[in-house]
Amino acid sequence: MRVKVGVNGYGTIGKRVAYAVSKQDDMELVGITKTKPDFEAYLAKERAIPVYAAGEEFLPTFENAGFEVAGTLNDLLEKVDVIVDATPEGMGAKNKALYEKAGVKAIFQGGEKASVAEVSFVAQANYEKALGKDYVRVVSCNTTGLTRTLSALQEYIDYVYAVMIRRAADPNDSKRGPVDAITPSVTVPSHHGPDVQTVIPINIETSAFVVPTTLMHVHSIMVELKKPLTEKDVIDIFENTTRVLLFEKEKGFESTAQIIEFARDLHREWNNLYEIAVWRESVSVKGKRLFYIQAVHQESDVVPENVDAIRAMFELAEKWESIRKTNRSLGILK
Ligand SMILES: NC(=O)C1=CN([C@@H]2O[C@H](COP(=O)(O)OP(=O)(O)OC[C@H]3O[C@@H](n4cnc5c(N)ncnc54)[C@H](OP(=O)(O)O)[C@@H]3O)[C@@H](O)[C@H]2O)C=CC1
Ligand SMILES: O=C(OP(=O)(O)O)[C@H](O)COP(=O)(O)O
Repeated sequence: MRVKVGVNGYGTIGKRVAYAVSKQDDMELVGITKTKPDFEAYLAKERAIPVYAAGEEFLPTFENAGFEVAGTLNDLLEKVDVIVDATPEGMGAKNKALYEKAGVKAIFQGGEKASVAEVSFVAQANYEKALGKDYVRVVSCNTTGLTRTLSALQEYIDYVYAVMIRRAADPNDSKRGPVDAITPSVTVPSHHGPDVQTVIPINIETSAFVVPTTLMHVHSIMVELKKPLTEKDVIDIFENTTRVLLFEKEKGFESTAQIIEFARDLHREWNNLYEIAVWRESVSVKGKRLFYIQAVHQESDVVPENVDAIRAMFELAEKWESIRKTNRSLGILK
């Protein structure tokens, strides 16, 4: 069976998910939506991806530009088995009624509340929970990053305290700031701790700041351990955890700049780093406390999760078969 997939919202996340879907032999990318005929719409068309207007109200903009669309979102919904909603935060919940009416399954992103879906999803942590489900939410980039490493340590965790240093905007976004400020989320916990708990049952508190950078997020994580662990144990666990990579400052990975350069050097599409980057030297155990620092490529870590979520919803593969297949297709290193 090849699952027919549509993508509603062809922005930072949507275009990467569309690309990833097109690389799967058990999925077919049927089309994407755009609100306007900008360069992204023309590029999609050049790449033979059918472009649909995101709603009837957007048709005149395409007509005025002489850009022929394949139809509207409703037409796309008639042709697909599942729609990946990658519209701006909060819009997915509003779109859900359209998906229900059309009788198609839907995947939502981390900007939506957990209540939008039956399951909040990170493949390596709870793939089985999404089996056969109609509505799944892939959690936010930061929540995915936290869940990847913490689920690997789950049996040792008594309590987690984590600080998120978040990028202010994506590289293609010239409208957002801060430009010269650090903006705290003044309520504790930030949404990330409760969001991790929608996927794995651990004790966790988080706080978060936005800083003027576009490349990646960085997390400083402290775990109170309920069972002893050595630094070597933790390194071994991370070395054996899919979609987590260890980077050494000693080898020149001094900051997020070199980590992204590594993704460029791999000739990754859009310099995606699907894996969570843990600094090896940061892994440190002091008595009953474990510390480590990781970086998250916000534009791409959730992309393989969307692909695995589709497989789970259609019961196309068991967990590790899906993860391995997705990893292979996207060149994920382990
Ligand atoms: N960027 C990130 O770092 C991450 C984002 N997320 C989540 O993913 C979701 C999407 O975010 P992101 O990709 O960054 O957002 P973007 O703003 O990059 O893309 C959203 C896209 O939605 C389209 N859109 C706007 N209005 C409508 C509409 N009425 N109907 C259909 N499509 C519309 C826009 O298309 P057009 O160009 O045609 O106007 C735009 O390209 C959010 O929930 C976000 O929280 C999750 C992880 C990381
Ligand atoms: O999901 C994200 O971050 P978050 O986990 O900090 O909410 C993405 O980086 C998008 O964040 P944004 O909605 O601040 O652009």
